[in-house]
Amino acid sequence: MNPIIKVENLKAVYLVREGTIKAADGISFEVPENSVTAIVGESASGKSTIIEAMTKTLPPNGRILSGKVLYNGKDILTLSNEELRKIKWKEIALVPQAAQQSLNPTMKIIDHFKDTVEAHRVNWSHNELIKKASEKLKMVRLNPEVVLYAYPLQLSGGMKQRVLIALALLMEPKVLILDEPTSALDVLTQAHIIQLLKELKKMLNITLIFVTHDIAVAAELADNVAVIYGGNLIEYNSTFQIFKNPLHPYTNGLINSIMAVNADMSKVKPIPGDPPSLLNPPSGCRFHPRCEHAMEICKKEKPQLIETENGAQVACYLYKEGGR
Ligand SMILES: Nc1ncnc2c1ncn2[C@@H]1O[C@H](COP(=O)(O)OP(=O)(O)OP(=O)(O)O)[C@@H](O)[C@H]1O
Repeated sequence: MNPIIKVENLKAVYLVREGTIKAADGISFEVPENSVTAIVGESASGKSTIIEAMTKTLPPNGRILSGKVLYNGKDILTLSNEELRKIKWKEIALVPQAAQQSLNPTMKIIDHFKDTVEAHRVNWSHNELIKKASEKLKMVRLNPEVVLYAYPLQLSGGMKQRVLIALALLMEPKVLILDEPTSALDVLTQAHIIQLLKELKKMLNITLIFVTHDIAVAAELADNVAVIYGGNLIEYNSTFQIFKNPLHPYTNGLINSIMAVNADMSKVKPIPGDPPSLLNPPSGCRFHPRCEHAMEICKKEKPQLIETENGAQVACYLYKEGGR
């Protein structure tokens, strides 16, 4: 399948008083059109930084040092603000992390839709706006007659998340990026949001990219998984292969740390140690201090992402380019 987005050697940092936080350190991956890609990793591994850099929405102390983000062959990172404004929401829409709190409590949901339309300088009449907003709310299984005229406080967390997805779909983007779409929701509501995203993917032929710290959510929803550790992409493969044959010791650890409902607790193995500091990351492979397979070279040189014989991509000295 053709890649709709191609990320090449993306490096992004945050400038803080103590120095530079190397949060996305040379990330490269491709997103096939009409696929679902999960960006997975522990908290503070750099997942949000990657998608914020990709969409040029980093906070003021964030800097993109290098790289390309090709959307249909065009580098998003080199676009002017005006060109970017044309692409955002109409081509690529982002639902940021904890976006539910970004809904203005003093504004009805209809006004949030109005604001979005105004921000994109679209000339829709009031009736057209109601029609389009209602259509999108129905797509996310909400009743527009109730929700359009409600205030955010009158909606549950799951309903607010659906509203945000409806807002993101308003301009009919080809790519929808969601940062932790299921976190901060109870387990049942999480399952409903996952089901909804699956339905939207089928209904709209849209490309989805989502960030999650929960590899079990990736298993449910994604076609492909990009595993991030300490600001590096350490494995990329189809979801099926990631679970059937995880290559990187960290991916293996993530999968072994999943607690299934009927889990035998003795088989659940948390990954020992703590995630690395991105202010002063470990030399070589950033996972080496926690890795039971670490060799001398892992402490000294950063492993590059290589493609194995089976087409998996992994950054680990246990594997060789084109090897098993
Ligand atoms: N605005 C900022 N200023 C300074 N450091 C930041 C900023 N935003 C994020 N960081 C740091 O950058 C690193 C990567 O953060 P990021 O939010 O990308 O990780 P994440 O994997 O998305 O984590 P989470 O799931 O907790 O959101 C972390 O060390 C984080 O503390």
